[in-house]
Amino acid sequence: MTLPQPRTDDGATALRCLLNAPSGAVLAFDFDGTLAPIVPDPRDARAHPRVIPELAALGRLVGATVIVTGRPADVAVSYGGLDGVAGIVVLGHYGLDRWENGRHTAPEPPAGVRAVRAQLPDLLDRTGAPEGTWVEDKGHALAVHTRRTADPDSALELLRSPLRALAERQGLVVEPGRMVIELRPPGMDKGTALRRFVADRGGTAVLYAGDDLGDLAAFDAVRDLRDQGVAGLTVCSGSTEVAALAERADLVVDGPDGVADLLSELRAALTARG
Ligand SMILES: O=P(O)(O)OC[C@H]1O[C@H](O[C@H]2O[C@H](CO)[C@@H](O)[C@H](O)[C@H]2O)[C@H](O)[C@@H](O)[C@@H]1O
Repeated sequence: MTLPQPRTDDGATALRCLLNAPSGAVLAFDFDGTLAPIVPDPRDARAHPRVIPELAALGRLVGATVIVTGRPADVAVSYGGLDGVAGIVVLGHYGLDRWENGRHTAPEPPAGVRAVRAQLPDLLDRTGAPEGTWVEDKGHALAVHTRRTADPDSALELLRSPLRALAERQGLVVEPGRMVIELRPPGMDKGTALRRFVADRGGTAVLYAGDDLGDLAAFDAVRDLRDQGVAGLTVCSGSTEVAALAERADLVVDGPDGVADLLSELRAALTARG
C-alpha cells in the first residue's frame, strides 16, 4: 500500500503540510460510515477493527484528533471504543455535546425535542410509515430510520415532508442522512464545531473525513479555514448512497476500509519521518 494522493492541488498541499508539521495537524472524522461500517441496526455500529489502533498511534504523532458526529458523544465513545485513543475529543450531536478525558458535557435539550418525541408515533402512523421504520431517540434529537423497510428510499420520500413540517412546528431542523431523517435542535452543525475546534487548538493543517450529507458543513469549514491560512484536506469515505460528498472531496477512499488504509499509511509516513 502507498499513501493515497489527493486529486486537487489544495488537498495535495494540505497533505504535505500535515506530513511536514504534524504537531500542528488536526485529524477530524465522522463516525458512522467513516470509522464504523454502515449496518442495518444503528445500535450495532462499531468502529472498524483497524481504526482504533491506528487512531491511538496517530494521536501520539499529530496535534489533535477529534470525532464530529451526529451521535450523542458518549454513545460514539462507547460504540467506537474511542476511550482507547488517548487525548481524543468527541463532539456529538453535530457539536452540541462533548466528551473529553472521560467527561461528558451536554446542554439541556430544547422543549421542542420533548414535543416531537410525543407526536412522532402518531405522525408515523397517520403517514403510513412502512414496517421496519425505526425511531432512534438520542435524547437531544430523534432520528427516523428507514434502512430496515422493504424500500428505504421510497419510505424516506414518504416521510420527508411531514417530518419537516413537524420539526418546523416545534422549532427544530431536519438533518437528512443515509436512510435517515433526523429532527434536531438548530444553531449548530459540524462546520461550526470543526472551525471552533481547529481555532482552539491553533491548527495549521486539518484533515476531515466524512461520508454523509451532514459532513458537507465540515467540508465548507475546511474551505473557509484554507482562506484563513490553515491547510485543509477533505476526504470522502465513498459509498453508493451519497454522491454529493464525493464530488466535493479532495480525496475519495473506499468506505471505512479505505479510511482504515489511509490512517495506516499516514501513520507509516509520519513514523518514517521520525
Ligand atoms: O455523523 P455520523 O457519525 O455519521 O452519524 C450520522 C448518523 O449515523 C447513524 O445512522 C447511520 O448509521 C447507521 C449504522 O450504520 C445506519 O443504520 C443508518 O442507516 C445510518 O443513517 C446514527 O444512527 C444516527 O443517529 C446518526 O445521526
